[in-house]
Amino acid sequence: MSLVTVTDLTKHFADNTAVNNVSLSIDKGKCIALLGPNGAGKTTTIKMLAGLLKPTFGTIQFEGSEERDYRNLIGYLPQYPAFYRWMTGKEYLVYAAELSGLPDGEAKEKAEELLKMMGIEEAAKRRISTYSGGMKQRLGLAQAMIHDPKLLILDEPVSALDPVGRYEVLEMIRKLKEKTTILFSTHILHDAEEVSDDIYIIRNGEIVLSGTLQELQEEHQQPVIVIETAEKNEEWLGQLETYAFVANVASTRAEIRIEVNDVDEARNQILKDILSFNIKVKTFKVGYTSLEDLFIKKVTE
Ligand SMILES: Nc1ncnc2c1ncn2[C@@H]1O[C@H](COP(=O)(O)OP(=O)(O)OP(=O)(O)O)[C@@H](O)[C@H]1O
Repeated sequence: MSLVTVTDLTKHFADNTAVNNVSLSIDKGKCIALLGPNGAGKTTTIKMLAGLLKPTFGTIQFEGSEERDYRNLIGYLPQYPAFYRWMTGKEYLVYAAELSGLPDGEAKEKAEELLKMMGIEEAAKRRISTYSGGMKQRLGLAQAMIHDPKLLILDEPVSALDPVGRYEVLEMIRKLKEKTTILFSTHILHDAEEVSDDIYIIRNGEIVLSGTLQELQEEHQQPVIVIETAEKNEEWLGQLETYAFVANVASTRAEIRIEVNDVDEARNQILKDILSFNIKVKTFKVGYTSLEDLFIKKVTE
């Protein structure tokens, strides 16, 4: 069942269209990734969903209602969260809990529960200024979860982190998936692959592709022949481009990637060419394009 339904969401900044007719559906209990390169419109979309920016037009329905003020039902972690660095982690969470309306005792309990869940209870009494990037983001996640939101919105939660911090925060998001519905943005496909159920790829403010991970993999993967050669043969590369079974050819000095429509025909012809052009082949692999290939194609075409 859809928790949030977004229809034709659009945002203009003067003559710049940051988000253009974005429609998406966030099903209850799912983790949705909004995936796109820099400047694609992720933050603008997220800010509209979080109620921080007014759409130029388009609608956002929360649990079927367009009228409802749902802001107290969402938890939000901005791309650049601002912490009171002089506070301890626990003080900060108690403060956030009280701001969200929890009475004193409950605020402390909730803060302790979340510090534990996020694996930072040992740093609870340390000033935030001493936290690593990954710990700060986990504290940010705890703050966003303090009032048990129905939807957790995270703007690039791992982009600024080193590999360890990234792993820690992705693990936490995986844990939070069991408790609530999540929408997060990222420009890195791997993050989306790690934790999301549904992916929306956004480019120049528009959704260019969407689906479950499995759907995207099954529907869009294409056979590819990858050949490593001792040297590049321009004449043969030119000939390859003329074959009807070839969808795309990309080559570096040592490697040729040939996306094909008919893998048997392609293999037979290419093997013949290798003999007739006397190509010195080091490796010859037949496989499928990856989600990474699809993502790069969609954000660059
Ligand atoms: N307040 C604003 N005024 C004018 N233009 C804006 C404003 N905010 C965003 N934009 C423009 O809207 C477009 C989308 O920006 P947005 O920040 O939503 O992208 P993003 O996908 O979040 O990028 P990043 O990954 O770099 O954060 C960009 O061209 C940006 O310059």
